[in-house]
Amino acid sequence: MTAVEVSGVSKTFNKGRPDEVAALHDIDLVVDSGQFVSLIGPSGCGKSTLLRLIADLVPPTSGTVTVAGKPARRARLDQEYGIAFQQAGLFDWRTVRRNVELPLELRGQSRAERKARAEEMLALVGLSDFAGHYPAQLSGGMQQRVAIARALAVHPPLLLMDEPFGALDEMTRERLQSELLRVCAATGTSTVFVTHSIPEAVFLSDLVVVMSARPGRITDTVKIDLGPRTDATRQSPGFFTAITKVRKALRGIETTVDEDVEVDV
Ligand SMILES: Nc1ncnc2c1ncn2[C@@H]1O[C@H](COP(=O)(O)OP(=O)(O)OP(=O)(O)O)[C@@H](O)[C@H]1O
Repeated sequence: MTAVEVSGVSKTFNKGRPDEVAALHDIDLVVDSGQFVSLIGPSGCGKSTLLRLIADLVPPTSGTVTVAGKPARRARLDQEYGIAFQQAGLFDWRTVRRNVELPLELRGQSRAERKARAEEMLALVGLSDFAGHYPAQLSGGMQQRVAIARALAVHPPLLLMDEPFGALDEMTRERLQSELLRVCAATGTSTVFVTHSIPEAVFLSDLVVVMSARPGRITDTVKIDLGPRTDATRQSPGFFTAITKVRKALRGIETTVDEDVEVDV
C-alpha cells in the first residue's frame, strides 16, 4: 500500500503578485507503506513546503496529493498522520501526559482510553517516569520525545517530521534517531523526514530524496540499503559510501545554483 503519493505538484506562493515565489516545480514522490523517506536539499528549496502540502496545511497550485489513498484534505480530517516540528510545540500548562493526550481528546476518546494510550506512548519513548512533569521541567531532547509520543498517539500510519532534532546536541540527536527508528518499526509507521544533515538522512532512511534550489525539484533519489540500524552502522563502510553518494547528488545541484548549499556534513 502507498502511504503518500505526490503527482505533478507545483506550488507558487502569492501567485500574480510582485512577491510571487515559485517554491516547488513538478514534484512526483511515492512513499510506500512502512518506508522512511528523507527530504534533503539547499535552504529554501521547498522541503518544508512539500511536507506541508502532504499535511494539507497549504494547497498545491497544481497536481495532486494523496495520503493513505485519500485526498490530502480527507486524510487530515481523518488524522491519518502525526506531525512533529523542530520546536516540540508542547503546551506549557499541560503535564507531559496531558500533552500526549491532546490529539486523543480531539478525537473524543474517553478519559480512561486517553490515559492508557498516553502511558503506552510515553513508555515507548522512555518517559514513563515523567508523565506528571511539565514541559519546562524537561530537557530539549525529552521534550522532542514527548512531541513524537504525541504525534504517534493516534497510531497514525504516517509521521511527518520537519527537522525535529535540528536544535539538539549531536549525542542526543543520535540517540533520538535510533529511538525514532525503533518506534517506527514497532508501530509500522511510514515517515517523511526533513533534514539538513546527510548522515542523519542516511542513518534513518530507506530512501533519501535530493532536491534542487528554488523552484524545488527532485533531482535524485538515493536508495539506502544498510539493513537494521545499530550504533555500529555509523562506523560501517556502507554508511560512508551512502553518505558520499548523497553528497555527490547534492553537489550536482551546487554546480547549477548560485545560492549557498546549507547542508551540514
Ligand atoms: N507562506 C509562504 N508565503 C510565501 N512564501 C513562502 C511561504 N512558505 C514558504 N515560502 C517560500 O517558499 C520557498 C521554500 O520555502 P521552504 O520553507 O519550503 O524551504 P526549505 O527547503 O524548507 O528551507 P529551509 O531548509 O531553509 O528550512 C522559500 O523561498 C520561502 O520563502
